[in-house]
Amino acid sequence: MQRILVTGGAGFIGSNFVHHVLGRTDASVTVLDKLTYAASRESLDGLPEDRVDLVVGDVADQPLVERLAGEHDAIVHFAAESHNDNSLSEPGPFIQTNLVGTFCVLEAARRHGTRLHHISTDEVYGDLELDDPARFTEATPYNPSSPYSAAKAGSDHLVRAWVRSFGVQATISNCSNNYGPWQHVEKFIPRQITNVLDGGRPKVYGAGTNVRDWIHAEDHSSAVWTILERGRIGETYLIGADGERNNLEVVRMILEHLGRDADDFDLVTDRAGHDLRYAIDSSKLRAELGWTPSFPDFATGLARTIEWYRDHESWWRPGKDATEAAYAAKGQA
Ligand SMILES: Cc1cn([C@H]2C[C@H](O)[C@@H](COP(=O)(O)OP(=O)(O)O[C@H]3O[C@H](C)C(=O)[C@H](O)[C@H]3O)O2)c(=O)[nH]c1=O
Repeated sequence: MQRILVTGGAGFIGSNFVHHVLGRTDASVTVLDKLTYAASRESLDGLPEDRVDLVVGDVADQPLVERLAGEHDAIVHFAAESHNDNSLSEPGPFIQTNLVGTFCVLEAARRHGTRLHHISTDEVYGDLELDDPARFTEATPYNPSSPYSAAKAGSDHLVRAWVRSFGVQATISNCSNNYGPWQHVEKFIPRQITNVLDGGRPKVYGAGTNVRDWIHAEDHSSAVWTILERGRIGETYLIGADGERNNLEVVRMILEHLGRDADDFDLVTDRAGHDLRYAIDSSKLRAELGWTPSFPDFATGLARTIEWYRDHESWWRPGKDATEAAYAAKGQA
C-alpha cells in the first residue's frame, strides 16, 4: 500500500494517524478534509511535503471521492462529526457526514476495488452498568444512545452490507475514547485542561461517575495500521488499551498535575441520555494480529497531554471562548 487516502485526516485522530503512517512507512498520503471547526491544518505541520497532500473537500461529495479513490491503493475513513453534545443540539450534520459520507466512500471503493478501512466507535454498543464486569466484544449487540452513535452504528451496517453484497474489501474498527495532542477543546480532557490553565474550574457532568476507557491516539493509529495491513476482509476489530477511569478520577489527576486542589471542580447539568460506562475487550486484535498498545500508562500519557496543551496555547486559544459560550448556553459551564 503506497498511496493512502485518509478522509478526515486533519482532525484529531485522523491527523495522528497521518503522522504515524508517514513516520513509520514510505507510503504517501492524501488527506481529504472539509476543515470544519474540529480540524486544523496545523495538525499536519512538519510532515514531509513530497509525501502528503491536503485536498479540502467534503467526504459526501461523490464525484470528488470517486476520483480520489481511483488514485489510491487504500482508503482509511476517519471523516465524521464526532461530538455527542453537538449531535444532541444539531443532529443534521451527523446524518450527512457519518451516513451519507460513508455511503459515498463505499460507492467509490466499490467502483475502483479500493481497499477500505472504516473507523468507528465503541459507542455503537450503547453502555454498560458501572458494576458490570462485562466489556464490549465484537459480538456485543448494537444499541446506540445518541444521534452521533446511531449515525456511526448505521455507517458500520452500511460497510458490512457493501462487503457482503458487493464484495467491497473492507475492515472495521471500533475504538474507545482517545486522548492526546490536537484534540478540540470541546472534548472532556482538553476542556478540563484548558479550563485549569485559564485559572478556572473543570466542569463535570452529573455526578462524574461515568466511566470511559481511555487510549492514546498514537495507540489507536498503530492498531489501525495493523488492521489495514493484516486484518481479514469483512472483519471487525475492537481497539482498546485497558484504560477505564471515571470522570472524577480524570479531573482530579488534571487538577493535581497543575498544582490545584483535587476537589476544585464543578458538577454541572448532565448530558441527555449520558452513557454510563464504556469498556473494550481487545483480545481479538491482540491475539489474531499481535497488536499491543505501546504508549505508557494513562497517568503518564495524560501528564504529557497536559504539557502539550500548556505548550500549544496559540493553537487552542482561538476556539476556547466560543466553545465555553456554547456550553454556558446549555447550563454546562
Ligand atoms: C465535554 C465534557 C464531557 N464530560 C463527560 C461526558 C463523558 O462521560 C466523558 C467524555 O466526554 P466526551 O464528550 O469527551 O467524549 P464521549 O462522549 O465519551 O465520546 C468520545 O469518545 C467516543 C468513543 C467517541 O466515539 C466520540 O467521538 C468521542 O467524542 O466526559 C464532562 O463531564 N464534562 C465535559 O465538559
